[in-house]
Amino acid sequence: MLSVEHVTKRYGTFTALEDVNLAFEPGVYGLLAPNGAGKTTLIKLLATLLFPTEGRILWDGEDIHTLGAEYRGLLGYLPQDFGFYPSYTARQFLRYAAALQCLPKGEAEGRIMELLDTVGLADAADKKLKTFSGGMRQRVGIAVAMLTDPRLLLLDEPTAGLDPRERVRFRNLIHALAADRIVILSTHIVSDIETIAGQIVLFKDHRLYCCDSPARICAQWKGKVWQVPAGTALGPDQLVLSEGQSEAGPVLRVLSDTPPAGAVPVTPGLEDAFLAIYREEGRA
Ligand SMILES: Nc1ncnc2c1ncn2[C@@H]1O[C@H](COP(=O)(O)OP(=O)(O)OP(=O)(O)O)[C@@H](O)[C@H]1O
Repeated sequence: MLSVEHVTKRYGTFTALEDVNLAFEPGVYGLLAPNGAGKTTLIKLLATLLFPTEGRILWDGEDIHTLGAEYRGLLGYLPQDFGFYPSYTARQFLRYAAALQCLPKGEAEGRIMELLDTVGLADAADKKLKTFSGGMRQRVGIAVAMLTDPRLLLLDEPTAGLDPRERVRFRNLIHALAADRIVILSTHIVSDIETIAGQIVLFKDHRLYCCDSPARICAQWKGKVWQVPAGTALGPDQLVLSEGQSEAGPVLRVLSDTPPAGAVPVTPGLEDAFLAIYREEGRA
């Protein structure tokens, strides 16, 4: 098990994360917060690329920096800007990554074919990476991170730049990889993790806001989200969360303790919760 105990990370005088406590067990965790909230900082701390300013991170009770290479051997990491060689084929790139990770050659070939198949790239194995779409490249990145069959898989903004079809494929892939390992992925796009993350980790004001299931996070807003026709006059405490379409025309989703005139109650989704939680920041 991975635990984060009272971790604070400062860059000079700027505090990116303050007194964060988390415990991770096998399953999918979505780090969800607006840009600049500290998601990458936490992922880099978990990947041992940064040291906590205060606090500690433990794997099965031992500090990850003390464990060093032993811990890194358990870890698969896909950074936000994953670098690749455009003139390598997917198979060549995975061979290169396997050599860097000291995977025995005989073992590597079988593992590479298995992973290319898992990420849906078996047919493109011998095509150059420069011909790949963003989604295909991300899947190569995930295959690289999975080479050593890690017990902890860290994916930093893995869905950035993917089109809607690629996002669906990505969600299915994560689901398939999550059995029996900890998968932690960061995003600011709610729909990317709503259906695959068992637990959502939210940060606010650089502190942990909550770590809970999507259903429990949404339940906090039950009875407070309403749908009204666009153009409905709203009171000062009735806050527009989002705009949408219904069969009757354009509608608004509104956060309010009391129903606006002509409102129908709606079941809050994670997107509503996200917008409600970050409403003061005006940037969610
Ligand atoms: N090396 C650094 N020096 C100074 N400030 C930094 C450094 N790295 C990050 N920060 C600041 O720390 C805060 C958190 O950054 P971080 O990259 O962890 O956020 P994030 O939630 O991953 O955002 P994004 O989605 O934009 O990547 C930001 O305000 C950022 O400007």
